[in-house]
Amino acid sequence: MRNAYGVESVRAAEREVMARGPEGALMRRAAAGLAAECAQLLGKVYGARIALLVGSGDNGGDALYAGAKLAGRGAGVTAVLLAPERTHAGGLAALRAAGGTVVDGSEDRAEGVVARARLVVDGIVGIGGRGGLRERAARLVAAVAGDALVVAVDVPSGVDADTGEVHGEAVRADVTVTFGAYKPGLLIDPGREYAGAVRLVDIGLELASGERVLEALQYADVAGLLPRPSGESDKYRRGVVGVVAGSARYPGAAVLCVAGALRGGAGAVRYVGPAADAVIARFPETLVSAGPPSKAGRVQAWVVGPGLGDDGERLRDVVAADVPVLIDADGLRLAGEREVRARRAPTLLTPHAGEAAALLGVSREEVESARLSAVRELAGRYGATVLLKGSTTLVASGEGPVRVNPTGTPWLATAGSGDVLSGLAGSLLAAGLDARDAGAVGAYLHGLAARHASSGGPVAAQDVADAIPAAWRDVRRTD
Ligand SMILES: NC(=O)C1=CN([C@@H]2O[C@H](COP(=O)(O)OP(=O)(O)OC[C@H]3O[C@@H](n4cnc5c(N)ncnc54)[C@H](OP(=O)(O)O)[C@@H]3O)[C@@H](O)[C@H]2O)[C@@H](O)CC1
Ligand SMILES: Nc1ncnc2c1ncn2[C@@H]1O[C@H](COP(=O)(O)OP(=O)(O)O)[C@@H](O)[C@H]1O
Ligand SMILES: [K+]
Repeated sequence: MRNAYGVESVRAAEREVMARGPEGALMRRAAAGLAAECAQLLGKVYGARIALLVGSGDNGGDALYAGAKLAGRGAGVTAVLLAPERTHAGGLAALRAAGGTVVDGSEDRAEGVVARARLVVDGIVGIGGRGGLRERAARLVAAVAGDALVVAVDVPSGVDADTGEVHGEAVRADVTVTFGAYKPGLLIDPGREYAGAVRLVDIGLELASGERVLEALQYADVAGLLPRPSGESDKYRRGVVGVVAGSARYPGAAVLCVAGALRGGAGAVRYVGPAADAVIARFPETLVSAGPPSKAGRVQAWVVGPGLGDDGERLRDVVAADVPVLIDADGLRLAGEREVRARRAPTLLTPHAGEAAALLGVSREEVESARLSAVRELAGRYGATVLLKGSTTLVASGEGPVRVNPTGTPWLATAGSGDVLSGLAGSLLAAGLDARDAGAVGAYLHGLAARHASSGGPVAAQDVADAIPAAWRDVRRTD
């Protein structure tokens, strides 16, 4: 599991270490890790032109000490000071002693220094930052050459470390070197996008895992959660997933949802709805029935919604069932908050940003710019587990850390791929995973399957479904 911790926890852990250790030890470790990463990126340090953007806090101190190390190895290092009178004194002295030079960020030549640098180190602001870049910093960042390497210290300046929100301008880094722990803002868009590749430097902070606010499953975690049939398994013990999806107008949604469900580990897939002919033509192994879902026979979990249109009757029939239910797409529009809250069995809602926005009564942009608060808000309102789809898919339940999906590719943004995901996650629910695990494992496999199917090129939703078994085998190989 990859865990991320909020700023308050990181600060508390820092205080503990500082109370025990010598003054400045943490910053020295941080700067050593930062310098090593910069050196590796540069390849050849000697003679390299480096600009340090240095703000008023310890983030600037890290940049200055790392700059001193690089200057000691023969790099041409210039610190551009954004608040000259409040610059970290020890760091500044170290840089000067190592032969580095200093300019005031308000001087005209400062922009030229930045523009000529091959490597720019962003030490403007770290976990102490609030809001986007201020004007002078934004002007200097805009001067960075297109082919320069940008390394952010701890957090890209302008990105909210706790949430990944960006209010105004922020630094776009190739690499972010973060200290002591991952911060949520480095793993959730839009912040994740600004952070580039994230490197964690261990500086000896001890964080209790109970304090994590965000977690990302890794291969081994997923392998441990995947259902696996045993000698005694039969199709009923493995779980039957019921799919209520599709309409005369949108039969394809039913086919894609069933395609995902068949690869999700349940023993059988039952389809109820008007697209039965299309489903059977493509997947003859599906058990189809007409009539209300509640009369369809044994089902351990339902998926309801993709391509459903306005069929509120079947939706309500499913929501009344006393087994886990995944609600997606049209189902989200039709399901009332009160009905969902009243359910006793687990509910998993899987909106994309537009659907989440409609449920919350805000704009799509608001959801996309504040994904963490949107997913938490929805989970709270509905008393359900919510999987918010998109570039960084999040899964939140009422309690416990939010999960962020580390797999996936923008090629997944293709019509119908969400239907495959809902079938897949519903199948995992039927196989016995709880709603959080079914959502997170479903998103993980779905993303990995898309990468398999894509190999860097376009994919169709059907390709993603077809690649799920390969993704599954990949994960199990690490078992
Ligand atoms: N925790 C740890 O374990 C370790 C932490 N370490 C390092 O310390 C960093 C935290 O340092 P920190 O607390 O000094 O805060 P920091 O982020 O440098 O900035 C605060 C200053 O910035 C200013 N400011 C605010 N917003 C701004 C904006 N939008 N644009 C511009 N300026 C803005 C604000 O000043 P203001 O002008 O508002 O008075 C405030 O004084 C951390 O990220 C890591 O790098 C490591 O050395 C070792 C271990
Ligand atoms: N930029 C992106 N990067 C990674 N995954 C994405 C991106 N955009 C969308 N996705 C994923 O693609 C799928 C699209 O689902 P959805 O929006 O429901 O589409 P549809 O309704 O056409 O099936 C979701 O799994 C979502 O997480
Ligand atoms: K920074």
